[in-house]
Amino acid sequence: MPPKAIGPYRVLETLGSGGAGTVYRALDRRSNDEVALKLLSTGPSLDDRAARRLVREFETLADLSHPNVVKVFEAGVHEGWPYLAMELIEGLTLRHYLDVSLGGGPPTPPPRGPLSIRRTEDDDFGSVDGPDEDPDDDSAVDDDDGTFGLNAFAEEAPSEDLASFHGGAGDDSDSDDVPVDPRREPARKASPTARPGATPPRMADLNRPERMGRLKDALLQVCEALAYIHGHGLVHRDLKPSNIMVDDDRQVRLMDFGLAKFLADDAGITADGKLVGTYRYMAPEQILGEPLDGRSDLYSLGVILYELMSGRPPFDAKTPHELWRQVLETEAPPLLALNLHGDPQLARVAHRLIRKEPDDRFQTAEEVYEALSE
Ligand SMILES: Nc1ncnc2c1ncn2[C@@H]1O[C@H](COP(=O)(O)OP(=O)(O)OP(=O)(O)O)[C@@H](O)[C@H]1O
Repeated sequence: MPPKAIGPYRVLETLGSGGAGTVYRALDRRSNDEVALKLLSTGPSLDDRAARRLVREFETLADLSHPNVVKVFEAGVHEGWPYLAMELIEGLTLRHYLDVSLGGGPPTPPPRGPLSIRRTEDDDFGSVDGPDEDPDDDSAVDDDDGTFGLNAFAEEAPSEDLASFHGGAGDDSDSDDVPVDPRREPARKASPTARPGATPPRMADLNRPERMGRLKDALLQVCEALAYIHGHGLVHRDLKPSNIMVDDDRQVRLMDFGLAKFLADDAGITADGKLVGTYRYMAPEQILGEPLDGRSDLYSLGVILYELMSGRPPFDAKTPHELWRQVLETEAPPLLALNLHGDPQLARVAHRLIRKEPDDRFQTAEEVYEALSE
C-alpha cells in the first residue's frame, strides 16, 4: 500500500519502482500541481546532517533548467526517508519507447516539427510508417538467424552489494575499504535479467527506419542534456535506458540525475559498501572506482546505443565478475557482425564511445551530437 501522503504531497498512484525507491504520481497540496515523487528506500540514514546535505545537493539541481533534463522541484524527508519531487513526465522510458518485442513498440507518434535542438538539413529520420513487417510474426529464432535472446533488453538491478562478491558471510576480507575489485570471485550470480514472456524481435524490426529515426532523434536530445550537465561540471553516473524518458511529444528527459552522487562517495560507493550505478552501463574507470568525468557518461551512452542497435549489450555475462573482466579486458564484438544491416555510422559512434580509455572516446557530448548527425 502506498503512503497516503508524503510531506506536502498527496499520493495518487504508484508509477513504478527501481533499485533506489518508488515513484508516485502525487499532488502538491500547496499548488494543486501534479508531480512525480520519488521516495528513496536506500541511502544514508537521514540524521540531521544527511538531511541538510540532501536539501543542499538538490537545491543545486533545482537551479538547473534544460528542456531535456527532468525538472527537480524540491527534496525533503518523509519518516526518515528522503524524497524528491520532480516534473511528471507522461511518456515512456527509452527502453519501452524503442522496444520492438512488444509487437512493434508504442503507437507511432504523429510527425512533429523540428526539435528545439540543432539538427543538420540532411538528417534522415525515415518514413513514419516504416516498411511492412508482419506484427504477428513472433517466431522465436536464435541469434544466428538475426534475432536476439530474451534478456537482451533487460537491465540488472543496480547497487549490488559488494560484500556478496567477496565470498559471502564467512568472508572477513577487507570488503569495507575495497571499492570494486573485479579480480575477486563473486559469491552469487547477478540478478536474473530475462523478462518473462518477451518475444525476441527480429533484426529487421530493430532496423526499421521509423525505429532508427526515433532512436537517433532521442539520442541527439540525450546529447543535448549531457552537454548541458557536463557544462555545469556535473556527471550523471547512472545513465541507462530506464533513466531516459520520452514524452508524448517525443521530447526526451534525462532522469535520476544527481541521485548516484547523493547515494555514494566520490568513488561511487555507498556508506554500506554498495556500488551505485548499473553494471552493464558502467565505464571501466567507474568499475575501478577511479575519478569520473563526462566521458564516463559517454561510455554509458555507447552501451545504450550498441544495445539498442544490436539487441544485446556489448558485454554480456552471467556474473558481475565476468562482466567486469570483459569490460576491462576484452573488445566488444563488432556491432555490424551482430546486426548485418545496422547503420554503419551509428555503429562507428557506438564503438568509439565504448573505448576503454576515456582519451580514446569522443571527448564531449557535442562531438557525439555532431557524429550522430552525419
Ligand atoms: N518524473 C517521472 N514522471 C513519470 N514517471 C516517472 C518519473 N520518474 C520515474 N517514473 C516512472 O517510475 C518508474 C520507476 O522509476 P525509478 O527511477 O524508481 O526506477 P528506474 O529508473 O527504473 O530504476 P533505478 O532507480 O534502479 O535507476 C520508471 O520506470 C518510470 O516509469
